[in-house]
Amino acid sequence: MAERSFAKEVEKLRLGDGDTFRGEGILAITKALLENGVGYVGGYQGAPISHLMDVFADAEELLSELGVRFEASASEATAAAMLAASVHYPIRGAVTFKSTVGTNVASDALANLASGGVTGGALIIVGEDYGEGSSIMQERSHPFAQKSQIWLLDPRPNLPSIVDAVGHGFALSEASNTPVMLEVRIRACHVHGHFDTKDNVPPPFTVRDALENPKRKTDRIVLPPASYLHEKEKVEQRLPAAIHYIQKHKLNEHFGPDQGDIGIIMQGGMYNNVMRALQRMGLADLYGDSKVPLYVMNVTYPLVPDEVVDFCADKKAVMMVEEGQPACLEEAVAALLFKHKINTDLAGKGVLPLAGELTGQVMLDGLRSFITSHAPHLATDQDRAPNEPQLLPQPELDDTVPARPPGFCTGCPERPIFAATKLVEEELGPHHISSDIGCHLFSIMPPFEIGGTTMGYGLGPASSSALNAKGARRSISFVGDGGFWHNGLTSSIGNASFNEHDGVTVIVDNYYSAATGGQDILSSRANNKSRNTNNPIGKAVKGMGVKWVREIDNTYDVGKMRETLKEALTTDETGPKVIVASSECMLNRQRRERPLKAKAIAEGQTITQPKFGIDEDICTGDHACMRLSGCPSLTVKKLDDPLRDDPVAHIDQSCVGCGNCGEVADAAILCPSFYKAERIHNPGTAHKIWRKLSTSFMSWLQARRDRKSLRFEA
Ligand SMILES: O=C(O)C(=O)Cc1c[nH]c2ccccc12
Repeated sequence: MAERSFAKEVEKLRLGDGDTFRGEGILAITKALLENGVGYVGGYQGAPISHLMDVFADAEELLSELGVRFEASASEATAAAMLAASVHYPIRGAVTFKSTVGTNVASDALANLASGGVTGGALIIVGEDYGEGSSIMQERSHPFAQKSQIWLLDPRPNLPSIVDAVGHGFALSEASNTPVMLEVRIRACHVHGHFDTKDNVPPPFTVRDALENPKRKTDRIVLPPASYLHEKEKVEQRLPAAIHYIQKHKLNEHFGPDQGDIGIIMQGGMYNNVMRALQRMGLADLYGDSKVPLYVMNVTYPLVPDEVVDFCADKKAVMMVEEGQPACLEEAVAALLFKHKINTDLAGKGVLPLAGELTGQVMLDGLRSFITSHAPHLATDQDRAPNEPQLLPQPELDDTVPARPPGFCTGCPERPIFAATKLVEEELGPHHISSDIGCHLFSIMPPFEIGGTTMGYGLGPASSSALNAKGARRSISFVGDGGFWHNGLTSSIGNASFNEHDGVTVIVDNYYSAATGGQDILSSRANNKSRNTNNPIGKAVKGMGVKWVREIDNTYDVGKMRETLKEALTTDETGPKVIVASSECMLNRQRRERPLKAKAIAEGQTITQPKFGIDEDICTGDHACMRLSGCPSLTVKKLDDPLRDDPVAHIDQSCVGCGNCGEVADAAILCPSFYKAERIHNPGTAHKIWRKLSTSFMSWLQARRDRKSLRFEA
């Protein structure tokens, strides 16, 4: 089981009629699914929707009471394919993943699903990881929805709106036989608020009912001639049905006065920031009362042409507030205005940046520019006639605030793998190195600076596939255990085996899908009650036909890591060389062990905690140890010694005693200044006697040295 329990959150899923849910947006979605009779849920974890997956994984009891099937899918492709259960059966299903990366992976199944269409409501909850704080390439989910004709909901970021979007999402999907995407951005997932809950509704038709009454309809399967009919059906039946539903149920909203010279159209997800900007310009109050007409698209695909045209027709200018590029909505609105011969000015990209998140200041600047140029009578005096720019410009944050790129945690078992790689490169020269997605990607950062590309989850070794030439220096590829099970086994290892690729692959196995929140995977060492774990990666690799496989069960052994890697790079054996390097993720290990240790200490048990330190008298201050470590607990310390200018290395209190610094120093034959100490909680009698003896022996030694040393007396 993942090392953090979500039992408290699971309790919130049991709230019913008359109760109030308080908490985060993403958890509100989880509850809304249960209130709307969902029959099955799946997904692949990733920021910002991991919470939905983690909470459902811990809600086994409640889900089985309700008759809801839950899966932690092997990948987003698996999750999207799971929605096949809603093709023939009237079952509501929901899957979730991070977008756009997850949507990329899922797109095969999504396109097939959207072609045949659905009977039961099919909801795809995409966590739009865009803008500040995102960990992925900056793209939009919008074109995915358009290209497969999947409706796209983008509700206002508050809990009641998000919860309504879940209910309407299912109903819209059923009314138009089309899957529906529910887009939630990072901030929407984490927004806090409350909503009035309803009783959970067990699915009226369960997956069990489907299994007992199997159905098939050839015309729903993507094969000619049905596939041609699907496309016609999409435009002739499903699209009009969707537009009808959206209009009838008023999914898009109007705020502010009925009429005005100007108006603002926005994606629902932009509403909070638009309101904040309007408040700052004196054009709205704290309760959302706007002086400017607003048209809020809680559904961003399809557009409802009548609504857009009606909103624009009587205005001199409208502004389209749309985040990211391409400007799908602005172009669609422009086309509608042109077709309907409406002579309204359209602003959007230009006053707003084409790329990047529309954060508070960006939104304010954009709206201010639109309002002062198109409706100066609404602008404040200061906006119409701004003061001279400030004489003292704001300092550039890039220059004044030190960058804090993410890196490996204190005690991370992956650090020594990259230290060993650097040591091998010192000996054998530089190699082409491919990286992958996961914590191990931090190896691209200083002090390691290892890896030239990252092409996708589980695709590290695949991205070395071109780089194979007889007799040439071998490529090295990294892939994590998360990526390995997500896609790596087939797309990377199977591919290398089939093509007899000569490169070296290091599978970084830390027992969890650590980068996405420490979830269990097939090779996790945990005994998970409801999941099949403890399936060794080495066995799977051998099963794919790889003959040269080495397994290292202690990555902190830098010497062994280095020797194994060197052997892989130099052996005469042909075909892929795979090293499975395994040690438990330190974050998860500490999460598990710390509470147990604290309890044992409180109960008076003797507990020994290792810590590492640096002997200041020996350290020369060359910091070579740091260049091979990058451990956050390893820092510098200025000595109070006038004869020593250079700061020495120092290990702070966050050290977890993994021993990597000492190991690295040893493997690199760096220096003997590292020492290991043990902190003993609740020492026993033997410890106390030993301490007395050793302290008096050391005092005697020190006194003897003092007696011998030269003394200057005043
Ligand atoms: O959790 C994150 O930030 C990730 O990027 C992990 C991830 C989850 N699913 C993926 C699919 C493709 C690439 C990365 C991921």
